[in-house]
Amino acid sequence: MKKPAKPAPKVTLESFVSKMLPLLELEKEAEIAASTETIGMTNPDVLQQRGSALKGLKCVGVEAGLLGKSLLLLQPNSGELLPSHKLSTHDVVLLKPNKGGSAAESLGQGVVYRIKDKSITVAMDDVPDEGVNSLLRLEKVANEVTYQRLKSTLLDLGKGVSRGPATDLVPVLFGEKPPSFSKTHATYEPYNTELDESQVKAVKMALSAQDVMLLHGPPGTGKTTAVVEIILQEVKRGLKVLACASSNIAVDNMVERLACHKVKVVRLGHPARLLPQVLDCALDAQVLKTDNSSLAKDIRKEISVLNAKILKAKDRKSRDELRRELRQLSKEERQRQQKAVTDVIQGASVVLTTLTGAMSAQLQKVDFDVVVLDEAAQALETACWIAILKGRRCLLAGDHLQLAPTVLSKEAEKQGFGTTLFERLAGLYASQAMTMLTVQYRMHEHIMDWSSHELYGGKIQAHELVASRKLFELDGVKKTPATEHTLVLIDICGCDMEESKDETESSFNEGEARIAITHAQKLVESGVKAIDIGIVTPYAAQVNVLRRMRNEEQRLLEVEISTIDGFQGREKEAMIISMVRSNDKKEVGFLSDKRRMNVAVTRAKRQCCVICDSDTVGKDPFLKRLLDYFEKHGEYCYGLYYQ
Ligand SMILES: Nc1ncnc2c1ncn2[C@@H]1O[C@H](COP(=O)(O)OP(=O)(O)OP(=O)(O)O)[C@@H](O)[C@H]1O
Repeated sequence: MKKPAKPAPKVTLESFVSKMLPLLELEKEAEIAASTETIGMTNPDVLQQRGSALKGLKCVGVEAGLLGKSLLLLQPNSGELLPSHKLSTHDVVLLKPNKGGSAAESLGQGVVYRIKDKSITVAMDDVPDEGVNSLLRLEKVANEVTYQRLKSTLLDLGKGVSRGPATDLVPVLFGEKPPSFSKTHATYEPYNTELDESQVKAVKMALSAQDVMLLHGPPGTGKTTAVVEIILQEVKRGLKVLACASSNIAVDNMVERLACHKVKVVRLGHPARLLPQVLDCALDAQVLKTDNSSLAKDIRKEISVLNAKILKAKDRKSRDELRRELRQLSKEERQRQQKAVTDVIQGASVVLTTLTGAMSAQLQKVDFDVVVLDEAAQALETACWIAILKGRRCLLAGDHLQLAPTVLSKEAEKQGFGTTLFERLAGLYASQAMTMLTVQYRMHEHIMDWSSHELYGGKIQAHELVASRKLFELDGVKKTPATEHTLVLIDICGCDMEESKDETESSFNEGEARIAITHAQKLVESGVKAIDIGIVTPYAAQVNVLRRMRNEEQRLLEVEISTIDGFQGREKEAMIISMVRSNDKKEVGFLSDKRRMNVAVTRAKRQCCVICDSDTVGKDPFLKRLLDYFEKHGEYCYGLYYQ
C-alpha cells in the first residue's frame, strides 16, 4: 500500500504559532486584494472584471426572510445573465448605489443567500430605507472577523494551554505524547444498525479514544454516517459534543441527520446561511421560544414607550429621570437575552457550527467533552484549533487524498499555510490513531477501482447495491451508445482543438466544451434527467464557456457546471470532466494534482466521461495511467467524430 501521507516534519506548538502568524497576515492581504476593500484604489468596473463586484442590478423583490431577515432578489437591469463573477453563497457583500466610485456609501451589508444564472439573493437584517428602487451594485468584502478570530486563536495557543479543557490534548496533537485508547474495548448499542464493518470499527475506536482519533473516509464511504453515530453514542454516554465543519453545508448535513433522533441539538450561525430544513435547530429559533426571550421582548416594548416619552418630555429633570429608567431597562433586556442564549447552549447535548462560528462570543465560556470535526482535511489547521481548544478529546474525520483548503496567497501556500491538521496527524499517527472506511456507497466499481488503486492502496470495495449499477438502469433511461458505458474517454488529440487563455490567464478549450455539451445532450436524449448530470473542469474560464453553451440549450439548463474544487462533496449519476489542456509544450498545470483528479472522478455514481487531449495530458505519468485505465475498461471515442 502507498503511504497515506508524506511524513510531516516535526512541528512544535511554538514553531507552529510563530510560522502561522505571519502567513495568516499574508493570506489576509491576499483576500483583501482580491476583494473590494482596497477602497478608493479600485473602481467598480475593475472590480466587476475581477469578479468581486456585480454592477447594474435592480431589486425585483423582497421576501420575508428567515428569522426576521429580509431577502432581496437582485437581477441585472439588462434582463440578461449575471456576468461571470466570483461571488458565492455565504459571502459578505455591501449593497451600494450603482453610480459613484468605490468610496460610495453602502446602503447596507448582507450575506449572499442564493445565486442563479439570472439573479442573486442577498439576506439583510433590514431593507434599506432608501435607494433600493434605483440601480444597485454588490461588492464582496473580505471577512475581517474570520482573520481576527484565527489570529486570536493562534495567540491563545501561543500563550500555552496550561488551563482549559484541551490541556492534555494539545501535547498529543504536537507529537509530544502518544495518543491513548482505553483498554476496555468499547461496546455499544448502535442507533444505525446498517453500519458496515469498517464503520463499526471506526465508531468503537472513537469511543475508546482518550485524546484524538482520525477517521479517514475516502469518497462515498459514509464518513458522515459514521460521524453521526459517534456523536449519538457520545451523547448517550452523557457527554457534551461540539460538532464543526468548515462549510455551512457540511454542518447542516450533520444537523439534519441528528435532528431525527431525540437529542438536544443547537445550530449556531447566521440564519441566511442555514438550510431551511435545519432552521428549527437554529439558536435564534430556540432562543425565541424561551421565557427570558419573551420577557426581553416585553421589555423592548416598554423601551419604545419610554423613548417616545423622552422625546415629548418638557423639562430636563423628567428627561434625565426617564433616561435613567431607560438605561436600567436596556440592561435588563440585554441580560435576559444573554441568559436565554446561555440556557439554550447549556441545555444542548450537541452544539453545531462552522469552525469560525465556534469562536463566537456565545461559546466563549462553554467547554465540551468531545469536539468532532467533519471535513477536517478541508480546513486550515489554524481554523481547527478554534474548536479543538474547547474540548478534552477530538475526532477528525476527512480525507487528505481529496482537495485541501484553498489558500489565496501563493507565498503562504508555498510555506505550508494550507497543510491541514488532518494531514499532519495522519503523518504522525496513521498506524496508531487512524482508521479508514473501506466500503463505498456511491460509485460503480469501475469508477471506484481507479481511485482505490491509485490512492487508497486498493482497499476500497463497492457495496453490492452500487457496484454494478448502470446509467441505463435508471427509470426512464434507454440503453443507447451514450448511456451504455460506465467509463467513457473522448480524445481530442489531433482534432485541432487547442486551449486558449482568457484575460485572467485562466485556460479554456471551446472544442472540448462543445463535446461536453454534446455528450450531455445525448444523455438527455436517452432519458437521463439534466439535473442528474454534472460537468466539471479545473479551470474557471472553462466553466464560463460551458455555462454559456449550456444556456443556449433549454433542455440542459439544470445540468450543473462547476470547477472540480467547487464540486467536492457532491455527486451526480453522470459526470463529464473536461480537462482543457491541449498544447504543444504538453503542459498540464494543476491537472497533475492527484487529489483534484480523485475528486473529479469520484463524483460520478454510474457514468464518468473524460474529455481530454491524450497527447498533452498523457505526458503526465499519473494522468497517463488514468487514460490507460479508461481505455482498458471503458469506451474510447475520437473527438472529431463525436457530434
Ligand atoms: N452502512 C451503510 N449502508 C448503506 N448505505 C450507507 C451506509 N453508510 C453510508 N451510506 C450511504 O452512503 C451515502 C454517503 O454517505 P455519507 O454522506 O455519510 O458519506 P461521506 O463519506 O460523508 O460522503 P463524501 O464522500 O461526500 O464525504 C449516503 O447516501 C448514505 O446513506
